[in-house]
Amino acid sequence: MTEPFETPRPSAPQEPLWEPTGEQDWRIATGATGLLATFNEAGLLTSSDLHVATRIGALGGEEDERVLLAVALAVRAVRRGSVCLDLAAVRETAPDLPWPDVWPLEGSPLVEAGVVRWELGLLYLDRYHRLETQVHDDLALRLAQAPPTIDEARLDAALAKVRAGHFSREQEAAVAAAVRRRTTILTGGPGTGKTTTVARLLALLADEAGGGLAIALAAPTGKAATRLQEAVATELADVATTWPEAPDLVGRLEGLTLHRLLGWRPDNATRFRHDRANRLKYDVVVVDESSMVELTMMGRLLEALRPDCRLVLVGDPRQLTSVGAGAVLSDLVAGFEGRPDSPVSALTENFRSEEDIKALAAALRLGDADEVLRVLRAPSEQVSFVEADDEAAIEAALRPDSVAAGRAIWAAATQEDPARALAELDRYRLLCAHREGPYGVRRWNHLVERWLAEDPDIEIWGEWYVGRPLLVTSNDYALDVYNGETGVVVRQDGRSRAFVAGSERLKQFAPGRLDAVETMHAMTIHKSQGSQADRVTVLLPDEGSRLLTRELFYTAVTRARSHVRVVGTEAAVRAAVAGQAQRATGLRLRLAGL
Ligand SMILES: Nc1ncnc2c1ncn2[C@@H]1O[C@H](COP(=O)(O)OP(=O)(O)OP(=O)(O)O)[C@@H](O)[C@H]1O
Repeated sequence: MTEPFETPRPSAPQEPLWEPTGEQDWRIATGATGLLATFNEAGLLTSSDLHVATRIGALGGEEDERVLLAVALAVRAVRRGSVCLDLAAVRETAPDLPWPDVWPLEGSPLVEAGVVRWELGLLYLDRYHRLETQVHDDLALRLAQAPPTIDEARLDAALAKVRAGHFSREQEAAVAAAVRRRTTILTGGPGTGKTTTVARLLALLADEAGGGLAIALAAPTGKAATRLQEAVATELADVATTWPEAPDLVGRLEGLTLHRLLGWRPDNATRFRHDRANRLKYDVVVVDESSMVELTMMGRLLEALRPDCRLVLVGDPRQLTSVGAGAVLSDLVAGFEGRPDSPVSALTENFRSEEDIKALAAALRLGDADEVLRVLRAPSEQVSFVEADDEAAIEAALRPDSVAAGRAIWAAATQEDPARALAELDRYRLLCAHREGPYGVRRWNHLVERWLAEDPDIEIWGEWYVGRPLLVTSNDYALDVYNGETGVVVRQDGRSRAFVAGSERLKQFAPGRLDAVETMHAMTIHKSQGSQADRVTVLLPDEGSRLLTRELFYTAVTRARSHVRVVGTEAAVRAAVAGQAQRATGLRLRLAGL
């Protein structure tokens, strides 16, 4: 396997170019000429891409418009989540434009001055080149270290105790390998026992250490960090049933966001208190949901770890990549493929989902659209497919479940029961690919509110109505609420209060104190990463949507524990299976030694 998904990448899809809304469109650069103007007017580059490129050109003494075009395309690539520009591939995205025959980058003063880097056929803005090489070099240093010394007899005895509980061969092999490494990448889809494996690994490491081991359980979002902490604690309790004298770690584990782990600074969004000069104190750092970690954060994390600190990166490389630039986890998995020193252990057996959901996820992994459609259409208690393409049919399909879910949350909220209201939130989720437009979260949130308001019992009035489901959209360290956490507005003593689910307790706020929240009757698939619900409805956009990729569809489907319903058309399903997120990065090539 060379890619997270098992089919070769199709050639880059031709993409819809943006269309100017008029002469005043901000994306049109006034005063641009030549090639840059042509690519701008054609809708491939925006005025800000041009602006950055011409500034860089002016400062670096480069006048060749082909080089400036390449730089503008590199700026665009970063804007869209790539770390660099793959010059060979970008041409395919809009073949009708007047592409230069050659890119005179060798000898360009910009390349000579190191403002941009031209390497492996990829063009980098210097900052991203530095980040990518730093991540690669730090990983290489970690892998080149002598392995930790292990008391093998002690390890064998401990493994025997752990084996007595639920612990598959695959999980045991992953743990046995990880104990012997300073860096481990543990991959697997939802329910494959990653957390189970991490908990057992931690117990074994603590046993080997024979005493205090400083452990950090981190994740990109607060919600994921909380879940990791809870799940590890549950699994450690399970370990104690077969190994009562196992080190007691539960009280010592703290789930924290990567921002908090690294020491968030109010004065600087990209630098942290902990760095190469001020390393983290931890002996073990576990990072869950690593597929969501962008390149910048991975760089900051790697430089802040002590060389002898054990790093365990956990995640599912088939999921959507980070919002920011990079595709670090899938690059690591692909780049280490076949290397004898690969730190990757993959878990494949799914212990949680129902069989038909597993079959759907498996067909998606294989990229087999016919099989995906077969599973979707086969009679099943766990998977269903509503083939609908007109607005009325989609509304009819979504309304009953959305209203029932909203009503259940509202009932608990009016009965002053925040714990139940929050539990109701995890029973059902409506997932959309888009934020805006006919298939977007905003529209569906409004519609569900309108449908609920048609019930004479339910009062939806103002922003903070009782029963409003909430999604926190950014970290607020002062309030102790974090991006990805969920909540509900609940009646308390006749007033509305917002409750957010935290790791140990429900956090309670006067409405209005929380400003970075959205309504969550519907949620984007991007935001749903790291969470699951019992029943999930996935609303697919039309087949022309640029967001429709296999990673997106896979992420959505695997959010469901007991039932997933897909609403859309066969064409949309096929487009999703065929589409793969295209992010240019060089990390994979570097790791593979190319
Ligand atoms: N070997 C096993 N045998 C039986 N059940 C198992 C085994 N390993 C894990 N489980 C159970 O399967 C469920 C999923 O495991 P776990 O939470 O560790 O998976 P995960 O990969 O971390 O999932 P997610 O990423 O979705 O949280 C848990 O209820 C866990 O107790």
